[in-house]
Amino acid sequence: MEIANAKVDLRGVVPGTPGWEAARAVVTASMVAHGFVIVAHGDALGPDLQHAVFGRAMPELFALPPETKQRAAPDDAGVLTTGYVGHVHGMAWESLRVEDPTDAAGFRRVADLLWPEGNAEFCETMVSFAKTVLKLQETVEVLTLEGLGVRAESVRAHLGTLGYGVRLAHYGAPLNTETCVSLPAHCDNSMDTAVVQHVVEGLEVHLGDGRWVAVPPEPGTFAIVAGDLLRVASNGRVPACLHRVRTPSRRERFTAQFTRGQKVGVEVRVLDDLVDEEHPLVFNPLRHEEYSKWVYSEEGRKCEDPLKAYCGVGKGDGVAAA
Ligand SMILES: O=C(O)CCC(=O)C(=O)O
Ligand SMILES: [Fe+2]
Repeated sequence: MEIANAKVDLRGVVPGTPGWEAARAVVTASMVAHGFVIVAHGDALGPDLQHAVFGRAMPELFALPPETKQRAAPDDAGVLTTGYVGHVHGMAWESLRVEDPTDAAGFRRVADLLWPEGNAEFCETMVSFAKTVLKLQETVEVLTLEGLGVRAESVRAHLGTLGYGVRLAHYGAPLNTETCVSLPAHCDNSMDTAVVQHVVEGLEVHLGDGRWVAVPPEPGTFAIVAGDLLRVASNGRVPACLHRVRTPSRRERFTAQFTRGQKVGVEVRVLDDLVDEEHPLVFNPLRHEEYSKWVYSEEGRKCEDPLKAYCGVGKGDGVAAA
């Protein structure tokens, strides 16, 4: 695959036009083949927004003294949840996770902990960034599910079960100067994640043929990577995308990852429209919060295909891909 075939421009793409059908074909093909697609929308993600986010808000956030950032650390230490996480396990990586980033309250709570007078500009920038990305991310979700043959009302109902969160991340120069990998290969346990890079390269996706391909940090673009929950919802038609961060230029780097996943307490199930004689049920229902814990447990970490081992129909040996 060439990365150009996995790229879709969503400018002016609305339902009912030929542009919509063309975009749906590209998005569905790329998601089914690789579990990722690159989205371009140079208007929505224009230079002003990029500069406000990556040139001002994020550098300002991560330049705060460590003890200040620590004020936004999660209470339940040890689990990567909401709030600030410093340089764990000697990684050159720190991040801040905020739930419901399109609602000003979440960022305001964090800003009030970090800055004596709060930081209205930071909050406004981030909320408008989140709203912009969510709109495009939802468009990709609709295109993917429609493309797989899910009826419009089922797509709407499915989207209604999803919540939203963002992780703002800062990577120092890679500590391993040989591999230049600063985040090892993994699949996200979300429905899908929109990774927004800025200027400095890093995100690499793994293709079925064994190659790692760098997703270029082009302005006005981001990558959608499918997570474990979309693999379930799609009855195994969309694979979870294996990805990592590798920065051969060894520069520091800021990224934002917007994650979609079922709200707490909502079961994740295969969409009914994707089960028929030709496509028998592959996954039993699961709960996101329970699976996320299990996957990092001793048992979960031993499995080559933890999702299959956890909720695969017939379970098998946890190795066969769905
Ligand atoms: O920073 C990136 O480009 C991707 C980060 C990532 O994959 C993650 O945090 O799960
Ligand atoms: Fe990831």
